[in-house]
Amino acid sequence: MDSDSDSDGSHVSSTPPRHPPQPSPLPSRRALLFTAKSRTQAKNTSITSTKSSRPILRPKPSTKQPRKNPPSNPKTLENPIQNPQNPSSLPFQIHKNDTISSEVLPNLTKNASCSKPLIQNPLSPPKFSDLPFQIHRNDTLLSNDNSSGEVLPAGGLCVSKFASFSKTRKAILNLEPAEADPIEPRLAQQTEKKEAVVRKHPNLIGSNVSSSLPVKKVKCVNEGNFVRLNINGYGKKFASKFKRRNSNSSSGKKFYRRWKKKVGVVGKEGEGGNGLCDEEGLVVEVKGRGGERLDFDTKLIGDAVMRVRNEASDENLLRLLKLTFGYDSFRDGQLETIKMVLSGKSTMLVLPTGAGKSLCYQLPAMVFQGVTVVISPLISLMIDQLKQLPAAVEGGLLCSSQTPEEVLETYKLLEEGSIKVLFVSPERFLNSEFLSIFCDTQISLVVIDEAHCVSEWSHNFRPSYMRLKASLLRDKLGAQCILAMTATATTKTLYSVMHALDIPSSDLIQAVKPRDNLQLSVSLSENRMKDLMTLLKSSPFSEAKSIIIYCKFQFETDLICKYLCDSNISAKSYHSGIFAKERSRTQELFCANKIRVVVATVAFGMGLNKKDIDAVIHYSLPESLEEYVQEIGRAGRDGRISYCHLFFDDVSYFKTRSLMYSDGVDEYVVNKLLCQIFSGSTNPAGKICSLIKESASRKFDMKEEVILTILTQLELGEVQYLHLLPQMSVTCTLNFHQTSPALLAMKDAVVSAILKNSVIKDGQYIFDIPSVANSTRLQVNDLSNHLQTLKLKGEVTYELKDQAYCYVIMEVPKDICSLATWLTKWLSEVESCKVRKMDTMYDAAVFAAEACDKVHGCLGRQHTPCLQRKIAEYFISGTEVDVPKKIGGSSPFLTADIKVFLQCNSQAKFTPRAIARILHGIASPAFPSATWSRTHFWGRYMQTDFKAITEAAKAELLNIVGKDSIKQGHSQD
Ligand SMILES: Nc1ncnc2c1ncn2[C@@H]1O[C@H](COP(=O)(O)OP(=O)(O)OP(=O)(O)O)[C@@H](O)[C@H]1O
Repeated sequence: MDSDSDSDGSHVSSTPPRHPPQPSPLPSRRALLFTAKSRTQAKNTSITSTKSSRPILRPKPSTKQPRKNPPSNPKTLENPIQNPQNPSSLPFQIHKNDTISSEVLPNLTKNASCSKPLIQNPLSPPKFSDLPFQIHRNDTLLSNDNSSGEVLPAGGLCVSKFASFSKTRKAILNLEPAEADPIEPRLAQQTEKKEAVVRKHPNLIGSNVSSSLPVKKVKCVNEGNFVRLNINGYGKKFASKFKRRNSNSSSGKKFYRRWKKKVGVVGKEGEGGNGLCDEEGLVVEVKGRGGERLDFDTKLIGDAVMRVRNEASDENLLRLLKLTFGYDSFRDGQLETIKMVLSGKSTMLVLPTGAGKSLCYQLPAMVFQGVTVVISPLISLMIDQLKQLPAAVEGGLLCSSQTPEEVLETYKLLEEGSIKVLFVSPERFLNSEFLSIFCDTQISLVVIDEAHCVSEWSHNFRPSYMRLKASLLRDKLGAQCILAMTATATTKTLYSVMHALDIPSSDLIQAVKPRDNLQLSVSLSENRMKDLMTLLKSSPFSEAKSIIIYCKFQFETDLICKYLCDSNISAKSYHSGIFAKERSRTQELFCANKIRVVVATVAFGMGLNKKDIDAVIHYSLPESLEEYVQEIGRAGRDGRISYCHLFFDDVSYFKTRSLMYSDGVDEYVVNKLLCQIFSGSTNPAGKICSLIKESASRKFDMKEEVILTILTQLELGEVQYLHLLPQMSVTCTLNFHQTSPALLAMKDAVVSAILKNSVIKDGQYIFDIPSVANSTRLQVNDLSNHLQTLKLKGEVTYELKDQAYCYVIMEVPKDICSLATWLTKWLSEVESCKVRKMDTMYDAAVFAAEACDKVHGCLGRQHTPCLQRKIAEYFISGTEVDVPKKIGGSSPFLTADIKVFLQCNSQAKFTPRAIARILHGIASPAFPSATWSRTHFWGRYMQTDFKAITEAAKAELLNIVGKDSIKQGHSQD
């Protein structure tokens, strides 16, 4: 049975360690100095001295203990007064506006209706400074003013806030009045009639919680849910058809049997009749999340949904939760979020990884009459989320790897109303066909998963997420409510996400405190490989059965993996350079505990819901505290004590820090790019332009992602200069086979346009798709269909290449130069923000390893308290550090080295930024590492400030240009 330590803010000492230490027979002197409190903590900790590798206090290898669940402490949740001295026993807090200071959030309106603190403890009002982590509820936290003494009911719900909820809901959902309780009598009947088997869901909190709901049979089968294994929608097609025939009619039964055979549903064959229906309605037995078979009764669930529609009370929601998910209680933040969403309030939800954010849209999706659209950044993540939907919620997926038939099938199911939750990528919003389907389909809720990607100030900014503005979601999709979810966002990031999505600051629900069951340790390492092997051989890591090792570079993952395999540790590496099939195989093996270690880059982990990962080791310093928190959050999702170790060293820090400069741009290059983008501006409106990704990237020495960011900003900024279209391959090479080209052109206007726009090479006609589309006034899709028809007739064969960004110009900027200045400034701020994030991560590691005074519970290499404090400071107060002293301002040899470098490479054309990148060892599209890492100067100035190098290079280039022009002047004389 799984457990969870998030729910009650429980502490390390209340969570059973994976390998409970035996008391040391001869405690070290240091151990004897512990206070009672620190002793409890230390008991659960593997602690070794920084100086010597000899353990001061280390748990003995475990005498295997059965898994215990951390106490889910409903009392503490309900009444914080019971534990007044322990601020962390406070319930979950809802973050109200004021938590974000008014300077940071100047535009966000405050919500008067929620001006009272939700969480208060009249005996001992918590002070921010007292708390190990920020309490996230506005006034409670920052003002320390909780004079009203109002105590929250369980779950921290603000009652007043939802007083008028039921009325609002009725108005929104246009529901019939509540019927007499149809569920209670049935439950009683059912309980009498059948053997009452207590429903035990694998994800229940606490082993002793049981549901009063009876279930019919629980046995184990393979993992997964049949509905969602058919990701292309076929399963749902049958499921929905069957649902519509949900009666005792023989055709319905026949259909069900066929469907069952096809998708592998286990019906209730043995229990009277064919088991399709009983008096409660349809009983379908499906595979639960943990692989066990769960029954759900569609009638009971339907009734529970109706009750929530009529009144979204705690009781009704809990009933629906139990029936659908098998859980006995909501976790912190879930109930509040669900209520906000159901009342139609757009909400920003920040909960740690593994805290159960998905449920906050899954449950409302059942209640809403329209579709819930979930926007996710990765296909693999979407598939995982689809698999994790409860059986009673029908899901669908639209992604680029589907065939056109599969996409059409999904559209059809949507139209039929057979999809409740639809997963899409943000790129889908460029597709007008996709947007048009929502003219007839009501969207009740749009969920933005990993919502920090919306903000350029986040660690994971995605240009395609910029499109997800409230205006688009509300005006174009008609979305009634937006739920933005993330596990990691600083106040600045949150502000920009909420601003873009038009979410008022009052509707922020936040708990950034990392889980208490994670033991964080840090060490500065001179020889990381050696230290890693030592760590893996020593307790508690030697007992860990499931470990992720995060590395910065792909080659490191392969190297370490090989090393581990040679040392008889079963391991596999995982990075984006490995084929997708092999990667998913690795993930499967890891989830099935068939391999012990996955050595991975950042590519691994998103959406990974393996609960029993015992340890996460960072072989390299993460790029930000956000990344660190996200990655350690993979460990201990079952609530048991788990171990997270961070290795760092200066060399790898400098190397990673340098990489933060890969996305920067120079103003005059941006200027040139803008000129090219708008070069087609003489075209009449509506003409399609394209920019081939690879060649533009090389020409402007800009990453493709950066070009896309600029294009997206040109579309979504204050003035809409262009309209982006979906990306496509634009160069077509075509061969004619039957009819001669000239003859065919006489009959076919498209062929005629192709001949006019083509270059003939070796008998092949090479043309640009947008040019032909423009001259025929066809849409690109229609042109593609036409070519396809000619191909089917045997007239032509063709090949497409050159992926390009396609767009239509809406308005030509009046002043390209100032637009270039503005864009460059914006991108350089984004770049500086990334560098500061890296510096803050490094600073936290250095502080823990070298400066921590160890008076607050840190011991040896174990630095859970001080790291958690650093994390809280960073996420809440936005504390960032200055440039570390180790980064030198300049160097006496710099100018001389740049001179020599330029002399040695006089054949190449450089920009100051290109020189600075080479000196920092950063590859770029025009200066790939394959060529330039051979130079003697590659990465030589990693420790020197990047801007200082750029300035020195600029001066030297100007010097050369000056000399050249003087030379030219002399020769002209
Ligand atoms: N109320 C609950 N009671 C018990 N288990 C729950 C509850 N809510 C969610 N869970 C379980 O918690 C696990 C993590 O949930 P989920 O994947 O939604 O987390 P998350 O916050 O989205 O994490 P991440 O940020 O890593 O994606 C799931 O296995 C889910 O079944």
